[in-house]
Amino acid sequence: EHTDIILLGSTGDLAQKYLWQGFFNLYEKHSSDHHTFTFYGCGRSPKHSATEKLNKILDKNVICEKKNCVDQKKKFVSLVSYFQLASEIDFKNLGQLLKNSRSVTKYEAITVIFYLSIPPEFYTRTAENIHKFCYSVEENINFRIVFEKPFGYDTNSAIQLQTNLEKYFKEDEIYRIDHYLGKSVVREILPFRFVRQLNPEIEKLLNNKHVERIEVVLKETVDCKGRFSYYNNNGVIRDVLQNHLMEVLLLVTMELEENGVKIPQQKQNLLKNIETPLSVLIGQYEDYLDQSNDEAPDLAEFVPTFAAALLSIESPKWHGVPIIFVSGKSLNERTSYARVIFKNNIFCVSNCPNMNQNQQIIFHIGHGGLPSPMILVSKYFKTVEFPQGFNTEHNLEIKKQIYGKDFSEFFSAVPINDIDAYSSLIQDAFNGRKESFIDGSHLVDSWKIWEDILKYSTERIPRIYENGDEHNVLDFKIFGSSLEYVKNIEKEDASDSFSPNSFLGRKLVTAESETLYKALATDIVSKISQQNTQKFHIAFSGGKSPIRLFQILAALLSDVSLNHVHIWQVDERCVSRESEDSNFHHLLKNFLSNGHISIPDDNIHPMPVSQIKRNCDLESKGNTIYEQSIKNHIANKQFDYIVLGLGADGHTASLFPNEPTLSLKSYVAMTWKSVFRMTLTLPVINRAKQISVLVTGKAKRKILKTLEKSDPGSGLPILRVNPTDGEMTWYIDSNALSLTLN
Ligand SMILES: O=C1O[C@H](COP(=O)(O)O)[C@@H](O)[C@H](O)[C@H]1O
Repeated sequence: EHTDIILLGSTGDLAQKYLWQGFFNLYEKHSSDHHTFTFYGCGRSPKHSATEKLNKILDKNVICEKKNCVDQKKKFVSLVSYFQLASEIDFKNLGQLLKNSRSVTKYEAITVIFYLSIPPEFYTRTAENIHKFCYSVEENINFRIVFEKPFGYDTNSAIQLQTNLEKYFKEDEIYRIDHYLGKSVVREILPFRFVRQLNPEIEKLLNNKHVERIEVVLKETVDCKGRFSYYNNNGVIRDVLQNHLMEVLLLVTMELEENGVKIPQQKQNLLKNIETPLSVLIGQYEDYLDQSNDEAPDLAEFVPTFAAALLSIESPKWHGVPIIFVSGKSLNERTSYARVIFKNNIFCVSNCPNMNQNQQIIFHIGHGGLPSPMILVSKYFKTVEFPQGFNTEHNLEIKKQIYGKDFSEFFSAVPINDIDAYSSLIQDAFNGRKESFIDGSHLVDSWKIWEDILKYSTERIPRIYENGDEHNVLDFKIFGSSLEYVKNIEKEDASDSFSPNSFLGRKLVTAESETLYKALATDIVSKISQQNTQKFHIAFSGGKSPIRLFQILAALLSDVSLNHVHIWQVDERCVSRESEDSNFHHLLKNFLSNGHISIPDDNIHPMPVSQIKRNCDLESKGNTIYEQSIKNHIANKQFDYIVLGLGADGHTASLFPNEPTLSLKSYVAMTWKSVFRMTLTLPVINRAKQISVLVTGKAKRKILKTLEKSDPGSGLPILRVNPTDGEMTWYIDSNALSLTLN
């Protein structure tokens, strides 16, 4: 028998840290006269330089753990060669090479494992090339393709990826890695539950009659350095909650294989019963924006590096049991575990050593100050049986309290061989043990659970926490079906810190973002009602900041008569209305299309950017049309209210620093910044009765500082906003402002 292992991304981070060691462990365990191996390290770099790098990795990072394995390592290294895979021709040559080597020796069975440790955007194209040039349907060949998460970015992209892969490979050839499924304790959750003939008491208690709550936690001390381009697009919910924590939860709560229903099916049944989280809290460690080096600051300020979610399983067995997921970077400790906390409703009258103590089962996956992964069970249970690979005679002495108790109050067992997750999964891929991998059929269901939350988190500014969360601002409580932070930062800010009431000589309103949005919305609503039935013309800016404002306005103005209100736009990108980049799209989605908002259609004035021939076709003179519309509808060309934003470069509306649009006399202009845009100009903005500038998030702190030091002639557009007769108010949230004042 023979195995070819082809690793794509062979000099990358993961390969260096875990994969080559895993392949060596596999080789050590299985190589013999009857089983041979060849390893190809592949990558886009040319052979010469990459071979040198690869050799260094093998030399330094592949560790000989057993005695006398030096010779084994030498043999292993001699079986590894580098192969450049940068073009279709390279894949063709690799296919040919694999074929030729098979024709030299006749093997009874051949296993071909392609391991893709490459960015997910290359999955489909690579899969296509592998299938085209390196795939073989010969009977004695077992083909496997191994992928790393992320498997998609949301439900649609997961479906798309799945559809693409299915074009080339059968489901039983695809091995999707979630490395948490390779962790020694996670691998033993099901075996631990399977020994239920031996632990009948425990398995009987795993339901809503007895369980108070379940927690699945992965806390880290590391931050996101070196990973911003990945992290900015993902955040902790996609990175950890959707996959690692969910997989662990499934193992703890799924039905066991029974009456012929196999594990993957049981998992899928359970997934279908897991609801969208009832509540989610998000946070971001304070250095995130600085570290991300201003890479896409508008996006970065919305990225959660901490999340806590409250989930529920709507099955007869689990209904009503709160399930809490917690994960975050830059926290005070590194630990991961799943624990089941049992209800304690026994009133003990005499001799009560366990009074008020909840019993627990803890799957301690790693770190957290314990010397080893382990399974812990409260001694309330008379006896506990642990799975075969676990050792109860470990003689570990742990003096401090763990999980709120003395170590001696638990039965505990540690894995006999604590093998690294990747090594275990590489062995499983080799052995065709598919149950250690993510099943294609349940991927889509697990993404669906997070769909609404992912949308929610793109519109909320996360709570900022210090590295290590020294002041416990992330502590939260379960309050019915919601999670709430224990500390109210806003109150603290008010009492602890200087709270100014003006900025650049204009009125300033400042608060935590949610309160700030409410304050601005309330001001708008009060101005609308003051106007009585007289026409009220309001223009809104685009971008992400106003989205939450729109939602609050929709709630406050629901079922209120708004026949006198006219809605205008401050600026718009030349894209279609369906695009997420369209400002009108967000205005419509979050405010106007709410069934309880009754503004007549004729009062809604979207900027005419979608013209017949193409968006913002210059011949169609959309800007002139809009200007004319303003002149026709608005007495004295004076808006009653304009909501502006502030860009990290000092732009406001779509007026950018030092651009000719700043000195235009017309009211509406076309301009270009990554795309064509239409914008109101300073002459009309400065005529408004009220201008409110909304500034939220830490990403704006630098520009706020700059504004304090600059003079109006500096070419920064926001400094040219200066209403002639009207009022101007700054609405700046505490994230942006507190840092400005420090
Ligand atoms: O997949 C991931 O997991 C790691 C945490 O894994 P662990 O084995 O160190 O517990 C996490 O740091 C990373 O962001 C995520 O992509």
